[in-house]
Amino acid sequence: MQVLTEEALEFVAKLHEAHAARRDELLALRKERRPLGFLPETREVREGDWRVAEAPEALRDRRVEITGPTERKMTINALNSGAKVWLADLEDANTPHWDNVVQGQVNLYEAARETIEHTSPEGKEYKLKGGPYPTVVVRPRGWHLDERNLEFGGRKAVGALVDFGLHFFHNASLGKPYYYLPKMESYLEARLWNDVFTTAQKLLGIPHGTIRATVLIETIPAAFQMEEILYELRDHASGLNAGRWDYLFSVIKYFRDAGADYVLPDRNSVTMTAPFMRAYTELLVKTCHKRGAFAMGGMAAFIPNRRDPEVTENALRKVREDKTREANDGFDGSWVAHPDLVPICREIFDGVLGDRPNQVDKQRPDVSVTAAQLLDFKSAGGAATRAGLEAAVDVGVRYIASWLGGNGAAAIHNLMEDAATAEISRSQIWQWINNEVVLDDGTQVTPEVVREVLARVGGSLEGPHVAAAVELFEQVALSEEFVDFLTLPAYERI
Ligand SMILES: CC(=O)SCCNC(=O)CCNC(=O)[C@H](O)C(C)(C)COP(=O)(O)OP(=O)(O)OC[C@H]1O[C@@H](n2cnc3c(N)ncnc32)[C@H](O)[C@@H]1OP(=O)(O)O
Ligand SMILES: O=CC(=O)O
Ligand SMILES: [Mg+2]
Repeated sequence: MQVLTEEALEFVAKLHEAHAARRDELLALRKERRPLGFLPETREVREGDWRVAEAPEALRDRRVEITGPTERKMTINALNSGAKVWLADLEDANTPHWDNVVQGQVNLYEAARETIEHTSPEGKEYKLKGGPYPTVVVRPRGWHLDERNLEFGGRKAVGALVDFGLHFFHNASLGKPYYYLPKMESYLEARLWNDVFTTAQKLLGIPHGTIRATVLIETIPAAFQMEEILYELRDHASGLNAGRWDYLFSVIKYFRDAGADYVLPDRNSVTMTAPFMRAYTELLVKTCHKRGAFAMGGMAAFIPNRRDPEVTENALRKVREDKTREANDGFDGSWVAHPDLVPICREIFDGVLGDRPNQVDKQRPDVSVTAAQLLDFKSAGGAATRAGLEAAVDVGVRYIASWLGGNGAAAIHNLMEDAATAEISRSQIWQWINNEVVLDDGTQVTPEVVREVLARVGGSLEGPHVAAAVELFEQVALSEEFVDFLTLPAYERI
């Protein structure tokens, strides 16, 4: 199968011609880091009476969504997983090696036509085992990443437009062009996606509104613009998702140099029950249901291990807790990272939904979230500890090594790690250093302290990418100027 056909590239070129310049302007706006709050200029949107387009049949029941990269074997495993939706990930869980980008599109093409098969190097045969299969929802790269292997109009391609454009061009005629949109920071970025969708549908003669998009609310500025984001995309929107890991990263990034009140403690001590995280998820459910959109839960990072029952039992317990809270809060479904977690998520949402496909009718008039609650990071409690620092370095280096090797998602110490979780590890260290945080053992976090841990971690690991991962980690955790995304310098090395 050829995905880089002349016609497909011409289509992606047209998307660039119409929209790439605006993408550059919007990225530049991000740099301003304006004071956060609900926007006065969009009050009418928040107070207006409107709803998003009705969900198509294939997206009405999303009680369990499995996420994962578009690698061939995992594509088949995801389709066979019994989930209602597969989030086919070209983003947090994917290293955008050109091979992954192109082969991922081939796998998606064959997945859409239910023809995909695979034989592993060990000779194991993978086949689709008979439907119904999950609805495929593709997550293109965020606006920030370029795709240097293609050029349009004398400029590097925009990763998001390449991922979306190739997928849409090859698969839209099958009737289910559905997407997850990551890492947006404003309703203007949502407007740009809406414009891209409008152009794409026009170019291929596909009816306006055929595309459906679920937007990840995973940056702190976007938390103040949930209504506006849905409004911009209302002809194409089917929901919002609470992307907790990037959300935490964004909180750290936005307030990285704002002083002690904004410093987050160890990553693992900030849970979804921290009051500022509850404010965010409660507001998300309320907003979605008010507008007829789906509220989708996020990723509990605990991963089962088929060779270790104790690890599996712990993962199932943690995931049960997480999904139970989400289902009771009104979420319409949620994410799992592994096929063995599909049954538990389904069971919990079955218990709350009963015969209904979703609970979009559940309104939350009891919820009223203020800007102060969203920004009350002190409410997280918890401490910055020596163990937390060591874990952040260890996980960060291991993950970056995996990413450089082409695996954008990895199980590390029984947790799912991806670009979002690794961003927390390195940005947390940057924040601790720049706010002179003192750990529980009395050590102040300085570049020297971190370098000492980094040398120890690097020395204890083996593998072709460890040295580069150590260098990169140092760059993204210790540089004077904060690096916006670790994947930007990492991309230079692949
Ligand atoms: C913050 C966010 O954005 S979350 C969303 C992005 N992150 C992700 O999507 C991560 C998704 N999960 C994964 O990639 C994987 O589960 C990992 C890397 C965490 C662990 O993978 P592994 O180490 O292969 O796990 P494990 O060995 O237990 O896998 C058992 C089987 O399940 C398959 N499997 C595991 N996870 C998945 C998945 N998410 N999708 C499809 N198949 C999967 C494996 O391919 C393997 O198949 P096999 O028996 O045919 O060889
Ligand atoms: O993409 C999801 C997240 O939690 O980040
Ligand atoms: Mg994310």
